[in-house]
Amino acid sequence: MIYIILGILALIYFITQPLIVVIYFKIKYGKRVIIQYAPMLGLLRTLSQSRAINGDAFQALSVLIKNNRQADILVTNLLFRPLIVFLKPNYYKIFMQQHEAYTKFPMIVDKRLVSKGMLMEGGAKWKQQRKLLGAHFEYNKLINLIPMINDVAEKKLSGLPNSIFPAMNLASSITGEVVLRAFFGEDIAKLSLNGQDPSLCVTQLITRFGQLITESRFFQIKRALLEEKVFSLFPRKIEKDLFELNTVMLDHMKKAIKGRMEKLKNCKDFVHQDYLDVYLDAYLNKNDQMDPPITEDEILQQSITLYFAGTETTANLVTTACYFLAENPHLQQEIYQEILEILNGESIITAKHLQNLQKVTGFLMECLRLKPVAPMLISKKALQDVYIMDIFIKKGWYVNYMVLSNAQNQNYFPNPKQIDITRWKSDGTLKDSTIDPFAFVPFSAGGRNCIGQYLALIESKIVISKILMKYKLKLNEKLIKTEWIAKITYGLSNQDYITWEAR
Ligand code: HEM
Repeated sequence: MIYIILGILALIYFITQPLIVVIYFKIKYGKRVIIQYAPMLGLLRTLSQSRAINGDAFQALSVLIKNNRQADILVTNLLFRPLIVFLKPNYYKIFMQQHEAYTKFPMIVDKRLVSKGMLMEGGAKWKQQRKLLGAHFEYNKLINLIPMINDVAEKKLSGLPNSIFPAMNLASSITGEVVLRAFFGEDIAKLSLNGQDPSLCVTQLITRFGQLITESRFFQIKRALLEEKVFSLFPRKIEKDLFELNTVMLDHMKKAIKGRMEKLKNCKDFVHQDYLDVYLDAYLNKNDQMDPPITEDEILQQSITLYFAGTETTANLVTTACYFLAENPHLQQEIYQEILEILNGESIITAKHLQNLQKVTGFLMECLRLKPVAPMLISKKALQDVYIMDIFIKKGWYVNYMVLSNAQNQNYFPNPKQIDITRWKSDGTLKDSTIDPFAFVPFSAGGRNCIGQYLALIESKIVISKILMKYKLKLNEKLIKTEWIAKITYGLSNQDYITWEAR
């Protein structure tokens, strides 16, 4: 009996602890702070409620921030811990400079997938990974991928099944194949997963994960209590299926990597064709100089990380872009005209064309501004007590930055709700140089910014240009409700929003 009472008391303590921090912040900082608290769920409840009420997971937060522009911070909770979300760029800048003082919240609960990849790792291991792969993501290297991206987009766009189908399926099938071919090579890109396109599996997996994390109360509470054991104790069918899908994905990738490793073991002159070769070369031939050493599990998880990070994110951007084009026929026509002029009858898009597609670039930046694929960063847990300017963060608290808050701030972007492609230069930077560069950071900034941002933009520009060359996009009038959901990324739900009319 005593243990039950102690257990209940401990639970009450863990549940109320963040509430005390929330109240403390409000008393200490008054209007500088917006507060939100929900036992155990916190931010996750705000997102799921907003989706249910508004059809948009981030609308409630956007409105709250808009109505409290004087606020510097949102203080809420993430499971059992306080979560401090900064809203102003000056805080964000310092937060990013201190990135080594934090570890990341394990969004994808299943530790087998991405915990050892670059997105989640920290310290010496992360530094080593970024150094090993960094050169592969530089613009000058990435432009070599342009012919392949043209190829993939052309192939996928030539065989559309009907005039109405989800843009997300098409987009992720393109972005997934691009990542597979670029980083893992043609041999691995050709493999199918149980007879299915592996990229569609990634989208399915991320959407289902996201829905469990942000919408299932049962899963959220179970996760708060059990952490990574959530899949093994009292799993429901949906959790079992998801765990099984992860296992299939891991086995698929493991087999592919093993195959390549066998080939490379007997190879005398090692020429790096792709990212996997770089990693396997370091593992097979230089691991004694690596500190900490590379493991096979790391190679597997790094591969899944790049596959996830490179497929779903860019696919969301392309999907949002298709939706806004369908919704704004005049803008679509204006952008189409630019593409016709710049390509001037050529069908293969080159680096030079991309540089000149100023309206396409401006449009994609506006899509990121209005519907950022990452409206918040991954929450980070403080490894030590830290100050971010005048705000004290205690070891163990979560910290985040709301990218969305300034992306639609009137002070930075006049008429913030309006798509205005003229705000941007052709290199994707803002024309108005007086705007704080940290006010809009869709790819984050500083040492832990998005390593794939140039790839994402090159790819999206090519895919959107190719789509408009072939199709006129219209909204599917039969679909009444548009839903913007928090998967792990943020974007449209996977529905038939668009009618694809061949030109
Ligand atoms: C529209 C597309 C994309 C957006 C909006 C985006 C956004 C972001 C953001 C905001 C971060 C920082 C996450 C955090 O620290 O909380 C990030 C990190 C990262 N992204 Fe992207 N990303 C995109 C595409 C890509 C692509 C195509 C790849 C390449 C395969 C990629 C690979 C990564 C990796 C590996 C990291 C971790 C970098 C590190 O911590 O050193 N991303 N991305």
